Amino acid sequence: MKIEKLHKLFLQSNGIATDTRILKSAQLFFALKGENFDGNKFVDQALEKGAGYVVLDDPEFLKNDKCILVSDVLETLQQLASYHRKYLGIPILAITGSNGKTTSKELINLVLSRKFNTVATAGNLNNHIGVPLSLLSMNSTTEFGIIEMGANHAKEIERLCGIAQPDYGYITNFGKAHLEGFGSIEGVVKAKSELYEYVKAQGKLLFLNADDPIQQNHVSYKNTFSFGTSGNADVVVEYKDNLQTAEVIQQDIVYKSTLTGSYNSRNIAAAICIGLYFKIPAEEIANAIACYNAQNNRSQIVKLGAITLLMDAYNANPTSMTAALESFHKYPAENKTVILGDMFELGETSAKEHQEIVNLVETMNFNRVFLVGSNFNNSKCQNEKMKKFENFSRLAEEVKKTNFGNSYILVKGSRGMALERILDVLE
Ligand SMILES: CC(=O)N[C@H]1[C@@H](OP(=O)(O)OP(=O)(O)OC[C@H]2O[C@@H](n3ccc(=O)[nH]c3=O)[C@H](O)[C@@H]2O)O[C@H](CO)[C@@H](O)[C@@H]1O[C@H](C)C(=O)N[C@@H](C)C(=O)N[C@H](CCC(=O)N[C@@H](CCC[C@@H](N)C(=O)O)C(=O)O)C(=O)O
Ligand SMILES: Nc1ncnc2c1ncn2[C@@H]1O[C@H](COP(=O)(O)OP(=O)(O)OP(=O)(O)O)[C@@H](O)[C@H]1O
Ligand SMILES: C[C@@H](N)C(=O)N[C@H](C)C(=O)O
Repeated sequence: MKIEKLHKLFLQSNGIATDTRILKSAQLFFALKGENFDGNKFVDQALEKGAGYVVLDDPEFLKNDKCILVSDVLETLQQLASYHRKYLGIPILAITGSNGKTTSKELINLVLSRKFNTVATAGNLNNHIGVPLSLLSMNSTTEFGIIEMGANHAKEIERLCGIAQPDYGYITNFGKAHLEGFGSIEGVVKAKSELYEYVKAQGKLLFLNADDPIQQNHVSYKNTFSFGTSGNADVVVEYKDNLQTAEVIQQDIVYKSTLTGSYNSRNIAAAICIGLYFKIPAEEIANAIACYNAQNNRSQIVKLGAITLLMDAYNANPTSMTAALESFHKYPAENKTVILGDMFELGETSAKEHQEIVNLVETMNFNRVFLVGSNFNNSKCQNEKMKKFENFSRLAEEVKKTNFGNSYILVKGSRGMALERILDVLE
């Protein structure tokens, strides 16, 4: 079936479904193959649950004229998304980077929604499946799209750009994340920069963090709009890194937030910059930013009696771990504890990166340091305030025995460590 025809069916449908467990009547079901299941096997179930049409790629499961056989379901989903994006013709801003994509996307969405009817990537749906689904969640009432793009190997961002065709691009930062797939920090820079290369090739606009030396490489491109602490930036900002919650000063206006972690001031500044570019009044931008409440254990402040948790356990890599530690080191509090879990997807550099974090923590004067996971457990530490645990249950035993008093606790680790479990132990 031609993509134009499939698009007509999509417009008449109740949207896209990829999972029969949550499929709604009149949706267009795409039978994707994944790590655990072959979606083709759920064609019957999709039809029974009232799917409008079913897109499949295994002829064995063809049932009736509601089944559309294609050569590759995922590719068809991507082609449909790309066609739909062209059909809508609305401006699209793409956001990538090693850290801060989701937080920046949420802040920018809140700001832009003061002026436009926006649709932004839901949660973290940022890959070869998530980006198409995000584009297909936009409709004729959408005035502005904000698309988060994630990657763990080269050429992924280029491919996602081909699908989303962004008019605007912003890279949050270049950090030591997913080194397993990118090979090195140089690999990260090259891969993330695929977004700026795409936008430049189209003659569209880049938003730049003018303080980032890597992003400065793009300043010779004339179509940019930047923020930064020096007078050369289009939007000049001031950061303070010793506050409980991140804030940014711009032209005498203080943009306050509920976000812990001074690194978030860069994410806030990006949202201010983009809001001002689209001529949203500064007070509206400030209100939008102040309204943002982080979810999902990202830069959240959680109070538990006398304990204040700085819950940043959604994910971790050497760059975000360093940023979180440096920020917490300057955090204005007396009694500070750090609970750190292993960082994943670091490939051959894993042992060295964990050791460097331990070395960094040793230069900081925290009252207690608990390290958990096999990587941290194998690291060498001199300081007796540091305790290492092989796994979460060992850590939990120690946490239960500890009287933290009036303590501030930073909790950070990779998703697979699920360190938010510490809440149940402390309660
Ligand atoms: C394909 C899919 O969407 N799978 C999701 C599904 O997984 P599950 O194990 O249940 O199924 P399978 O994938 O094996 O099944 C194939 C299909 O069969 C459907 N099905 C199954 C059973 C059934 O009874 N009925 C059915 O219809 C099923 O729905 C499948 O369509 O559920 C899981 C739990 O909710 C999801 O986790 C899983 O999602 C996969 C992983 C996915 O890629 N989802 C995207 C929409 C997405 O964007 N996910 C993001 C995470 C993105 C991410 O990790 N980003 C990285 C960088 C990108 C790296 C990239 N190279 C990559 O590898 O992804 C980052 O660092 O940010 C998210 O979920 O948050
Ligand atoms: N600008 C930044 N610089 C360095 N680290 C940051 C920055 N912004 C956020 N972080 C760190 O990254 C963590 C994850 O933030 P966020 O979820 O916004 O990033 P992300 O890039 O979307 O990650 P993921 O794709 O894994 O969700 C934060 O909790 C914080 O520790
Ligand atoms: C959750 C996944 N997208 C991710 O960011 N993984 C890193 C390695 C983590 O779990 O911290």
